[in-house]
Amino acid sequence: MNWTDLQKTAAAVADRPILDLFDAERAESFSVEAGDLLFDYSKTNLDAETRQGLLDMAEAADWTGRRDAMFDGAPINETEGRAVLHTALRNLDARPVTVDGTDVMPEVLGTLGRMEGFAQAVREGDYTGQGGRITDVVNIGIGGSDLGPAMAVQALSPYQDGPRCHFVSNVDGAQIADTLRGLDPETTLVIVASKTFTTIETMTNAATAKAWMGEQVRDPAGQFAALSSALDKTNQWGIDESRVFGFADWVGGRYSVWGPIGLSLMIAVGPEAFRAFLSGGQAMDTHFRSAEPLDNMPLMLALVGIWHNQGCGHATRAVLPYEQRLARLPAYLQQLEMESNGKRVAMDGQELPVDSGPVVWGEPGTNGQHAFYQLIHQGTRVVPCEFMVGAESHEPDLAHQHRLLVANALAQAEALLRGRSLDEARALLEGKFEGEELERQARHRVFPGNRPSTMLVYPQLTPFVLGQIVALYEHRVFVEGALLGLNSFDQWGVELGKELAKALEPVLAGEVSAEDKDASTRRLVDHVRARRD
Ligand SMILES: O=P(O)(O)OC[C@H]1O[C@](O)(CO)[C@@H](O)[C@@H]1O
Repeated sequence: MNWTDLQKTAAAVADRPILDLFDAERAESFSVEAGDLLFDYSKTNLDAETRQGLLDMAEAADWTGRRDAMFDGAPINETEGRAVLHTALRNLDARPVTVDGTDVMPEVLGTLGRMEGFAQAVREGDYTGQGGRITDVVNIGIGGSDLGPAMAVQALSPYQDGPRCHFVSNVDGAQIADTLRGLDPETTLVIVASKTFTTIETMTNAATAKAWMGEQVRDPAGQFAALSSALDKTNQWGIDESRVFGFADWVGGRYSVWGPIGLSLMIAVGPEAFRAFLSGGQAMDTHFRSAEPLDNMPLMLALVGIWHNQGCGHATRAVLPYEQRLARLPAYLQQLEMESNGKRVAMDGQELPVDSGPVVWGEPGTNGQHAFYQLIHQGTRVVPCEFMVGAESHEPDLAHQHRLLVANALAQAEALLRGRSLDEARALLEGKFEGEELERQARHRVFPGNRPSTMLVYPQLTPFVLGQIVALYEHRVFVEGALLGLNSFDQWGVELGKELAKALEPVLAGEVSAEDKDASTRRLVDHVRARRD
């Protein structure tokens, strides 16, 4: 099968009722188990033949060869000439991983050990601020240096027994002002998280935090830690080497929560829970490397994604965790998926013959149900939904609420599948309306149904399970990128805006003329300046 065949197949079966595909086996044969996760994709319009076609496409794209090259440290990030080895950060067995002839594992595990030492010192009060024990940690970073730890700290809040963690990412001074207000600089640790240590948002916020701390603390740099691969720059910042945790350039920003960038998470939940998170990721790596294609969860998740986006033409994908603590997961996955696969040029420099990765968005259920599910059920566009839900919560006393939550997740998927026909809608309204009015009213209550969704079920949101889920999605992105022939590990598309913002700042300050700007930008600059000056 090629892209054209895939699209033709999708068009031919678009109106086929998914419900008709269910035979005695489908619920089982269109699902995959990995460890204690279950991924059910039976409520999609995929049949065995098309699935086989997709598997053939994946084989033709040499997904296994590319996967092995990644794990083996080959420079698969070709546009930046780098290996892609975030998996080494969770390689707790220390299986040798070589980059340019050197095993990177001793250094990776050495850094993990140093992080653990520091995290414990903070948690146990051996490392203190000027005012004593650290009560609050402020992680300053953006993109991958923020979303991973921010998402995971919230996800694992039942395990949090360390200091409170706060996350500042936006260059908008409102965020840092709101965060620092109410914190005691004498008992606050600031972590500056930036792979490059040049990102303007992070360095600006870090300077603001340092000034805030300097108003009260004699040695503000003494209450700073740095997470970066630019050790020369952290040095210039005056942060003592004992609180600097480095990582190599083969850890991409959006894949970096497993290493030093996860320090705030480790301080929050402790080294043991952090290791459990790593083990979850490692378990998914082992599964990804060894499971047969049909049993391979990241592969099947990716193929369902390709089917919906490049095959059926559904441009967006909703991620709908029925787990309030995964509220930041959609944002995390937005970066992971859209920064990785939102590219129109393939590795060979040619334009893609099909669409790039989808727009990813979402909110936790049940909140989303009362906001945008209207469109998902009755809008004119089809939005494939990825539901996720835990069998168990962390609130045993509120088991009835959890049952309601799970019932809602399953009900939404069922509603999308079944819909409600005009006859059913009419029957509901009989006696209330009649004739023309009955017809009109009934039409508003029709649900077309036949809308695809998948369900990921996990036992409980533990550190291990979270690690599995995050690694599952990383590998899904990898496989989708491999099929599209993309480099999923660069992000040139973020550069132009950064350059222009740098040039516009002095224009807004009135130091440089706006004359070389387009008319719209010139007018907006004038408008803002007139209202500000
Ligand atoms: O960790 P850094 O170097 O500050 O970069 C932050 C983020 O900026 C990006 O480079 C995009 O601008 C992301 O890929 C990255 O996660």
